[in-house]
Amino acid sequence: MKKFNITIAGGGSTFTPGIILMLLDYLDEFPIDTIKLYDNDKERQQTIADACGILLEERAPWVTLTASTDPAEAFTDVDFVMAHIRVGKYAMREQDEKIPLKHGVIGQETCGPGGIAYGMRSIPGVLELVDYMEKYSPDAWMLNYSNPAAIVAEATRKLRPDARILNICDMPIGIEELIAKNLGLSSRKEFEVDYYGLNHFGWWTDIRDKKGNTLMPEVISHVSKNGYATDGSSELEQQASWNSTLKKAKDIQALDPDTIPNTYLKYYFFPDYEVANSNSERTRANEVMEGREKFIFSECRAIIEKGTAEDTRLTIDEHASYIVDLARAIAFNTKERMLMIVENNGAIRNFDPTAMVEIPCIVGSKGPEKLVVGEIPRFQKSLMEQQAGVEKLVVEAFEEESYQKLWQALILSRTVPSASVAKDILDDLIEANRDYWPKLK
Ligand SMILES: NC(=O)c1ccc[n+]([C@@H]2O[C@H](COP(=O)([O-])OP(=O)(O)OC[C@H]3O[C@@H](n4cnc5c(N)ncnc54)[C@H](O)[C@@H]3O)[C@@H](O)[C@H]2O)c1
Ligand SMILES: O=P(O)(O)OC[C@H]1O[C@H](O[C@H]2[C@H](O)[C@@H](O)[C@@H](O)O[C@@H]2CO)[C@H](O)[C@@H](O)[C@@H]1O
Ligand SMILES: [Mn+2]
Repeated sequence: MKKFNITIAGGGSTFTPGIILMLLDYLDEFPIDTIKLYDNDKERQQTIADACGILLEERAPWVTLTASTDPAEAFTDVDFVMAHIRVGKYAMREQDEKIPLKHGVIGQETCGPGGIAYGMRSIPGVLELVDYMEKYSPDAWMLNYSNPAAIVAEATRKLRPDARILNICDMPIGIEELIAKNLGLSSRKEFEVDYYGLNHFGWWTDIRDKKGNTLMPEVISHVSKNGYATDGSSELEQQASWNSTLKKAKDIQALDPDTIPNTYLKYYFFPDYEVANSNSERTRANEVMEGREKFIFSECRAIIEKGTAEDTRLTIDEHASYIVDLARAIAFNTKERMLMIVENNGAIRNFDPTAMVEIPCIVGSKGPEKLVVGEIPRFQKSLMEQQAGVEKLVVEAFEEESYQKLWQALILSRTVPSASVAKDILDDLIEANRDYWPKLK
């Protein structure tokens, strides 16, 4: 069987060890020859690389692992690029969250002004990765997690229309695992879903068992009372901020009782509640730096010090399983049904054909084939039109280096109350992002 070569772009990411462990788990079905880590922060990546090198030596010594900051070395002769870069790292995420909060507006990684600021940084970073891949491995596929996925997907659609890049999100599958748990099922793979929306902005319209029987009444009954909470034992529920996000889905669900919502819709429907419950001195970026980042890097350093990964607490999760499933779907034409962020092009009949929507697709060796969604209701359609407008304006602002368009994007976001607040936030974001954004005219 062919052995695949994979580049992980953003090799220093907190998610890299999980993806490597997942690749190891699937070696029989998806053989790997080489994993190449690529990052623009040599030191950060090296810690992950050294630890994963020890882990691979113990568990699959025939797999080669390299780490480089040189694009030619990292992108040559590969089949897949799994991308998860964070341009500006957590320090800039903290700014994205704290600057809007200073103005009484939602401070969030991918939603509202924070997501817009992050988008302006991510666009050039991801386009650069696409260009490296096309130069050094033109037949490869890029499987992209880099956020904000909605804006990144619109940017690659518009600015690299022929690129073999597939944009994905782990939020729906994370929620589906919780739904499966509440239904007493072993995993989300025991059911099939209908879902539509934009990234971090969508709704499930059906969940069926493998025989085609709907499970929606039971799911809706649970979500309308408890949101996506389970018995409290899931890893997400152990984190206070995720726990409250999962529970808040109850209030979002009430707005459209026949569907169940993506959790991040809370930022658009309950911004006053979210701002009131935020701490502008300590946001999610601080929690992640003190939590996930500290944990991953201290585990990696422990592996390096001990010279073994035998007792490591590094684990795989659904985030890693989704990207590996996608690679396998393309490599072996598995025709797996997966939610993907793709150009609408008529799948949602009454919606902008050029918008990047998140919908079920059948994924095979030619990439995703979209399933027809049909007509969507006025409520969702109107919300999505406004939000897709935000995402498109950010990409236009980047392309044209336009202050005006970025201001319009902020004004259009449901999270921002007025044009004057939008302007104040924008001026602060420009100052904070001077090393990353193009100079706006
Ligand atoms: N789509 C999804 O549903 C989903 C889910 C989880 C995480 N993510 C995204 O995955 C990414 C990684 O998250 P993380 O928390 O592990 O972040 P992280 O900061 O730990 O890792 C990101 C890495 O990217 C590197 N990097 C930054 N700019 C780069 C560039 N231009 N070229 C190469 N490398 C670059 C950084 O040095 C860092 O090592 C983020 O974009 C995050 O938002 C997406
Ligand atoms: O605040 P963070 O960095 O913990 O999470 C932000 C990301 O949230 C989503 O990913 C979750 C996912 O929903 C959950 O099931 C589990 O796998 O953890 C993930 C990351 O913590 C979202 O989809 C991402 O786009 C965000 O970056
Ligand atoms: Mn996501």
